[in-house]
Amino acid sequence: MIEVHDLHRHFGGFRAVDGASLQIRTGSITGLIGPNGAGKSTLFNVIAGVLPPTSGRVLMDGEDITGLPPHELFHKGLLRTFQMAHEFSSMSVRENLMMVPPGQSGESLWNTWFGRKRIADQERALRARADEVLDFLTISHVAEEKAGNLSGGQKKLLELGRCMMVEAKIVFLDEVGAGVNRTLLGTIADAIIRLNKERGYTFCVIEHDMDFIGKLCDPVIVMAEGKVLAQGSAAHIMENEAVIEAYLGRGLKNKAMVGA
Ligand SMILES: Nc1ncnc2c1ncn2[C@@H]1O[C@H](COP(=O)(O)OP(=O)(O)OP(=O)(O)O)[C@@H](O)[C@H]1O
Repeated sequence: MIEVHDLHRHFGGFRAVDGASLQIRTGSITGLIGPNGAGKSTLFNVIAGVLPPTSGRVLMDGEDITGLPPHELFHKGLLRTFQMAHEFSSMSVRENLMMVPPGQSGESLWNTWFGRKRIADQERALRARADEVLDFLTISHVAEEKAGNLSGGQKKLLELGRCMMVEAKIVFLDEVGAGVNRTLLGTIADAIIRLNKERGYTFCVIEHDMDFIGKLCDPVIVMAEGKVLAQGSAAHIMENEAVIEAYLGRGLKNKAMVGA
């Protein structure tokens, strides 16, 4: 469980996150929605150690993880993906996956000189794991392809795949569906649901596509102006007056919120 208590992140005098408190229940796929500029990505960045908070606390299973750097959170099983995929474009898709696991024995000089067999064994295991991940994500056919040549949606799947190479507990997905075609979006949604149900991953998902959120997420948390405005099931949220006002009141276009 992730608990966020009265979190603030200011940029100069601007309060991007302005006293947000929320919980992400273990085992859930929690949606995080809100109009542009509501503070969603900033909140993710603070939870995932990319930005320090101005004030407030973040707990993971009761442990204070406020301000821990991303690599420490990574070792605790907390991962964050970005709106823009971060692949190594000149490496193959499989190699991108094989890069991920931390603490590879190939890293130390001792192992380089004396542990050749161990390294070879480890590489074989990594390769097998990468192939399993590619199979799970239904992108085995692009294993040898340079990651830079993948479509936007395939890159998003690769990001999910990187999360699967480690024993992630909780994954923060930032606009995993942005710019992705419907078919791949369905594949991404299925992968998230299967990872959640079959492997026990908890997810927190920022997404503007309400069909995607409605299919995947319970509960849905709505942010506006740096604060939590509402939370509940997707159906409940879409009927909430304050939420409709936050999206439409200031003329912000968001057809998805009104089901168009
Ligand atoms: N590094 C920064 N310096 C100054 N202002 C920032 C910085 N990062 C974000 N902001 C501002 O904080 C506000 C919240 O931004 P944030 O990206 O968290 O919103 P968001 O809800 O994720 O929006 P979107 O849905 O458009 O991605 C915005 O007004 C943004 O311009």
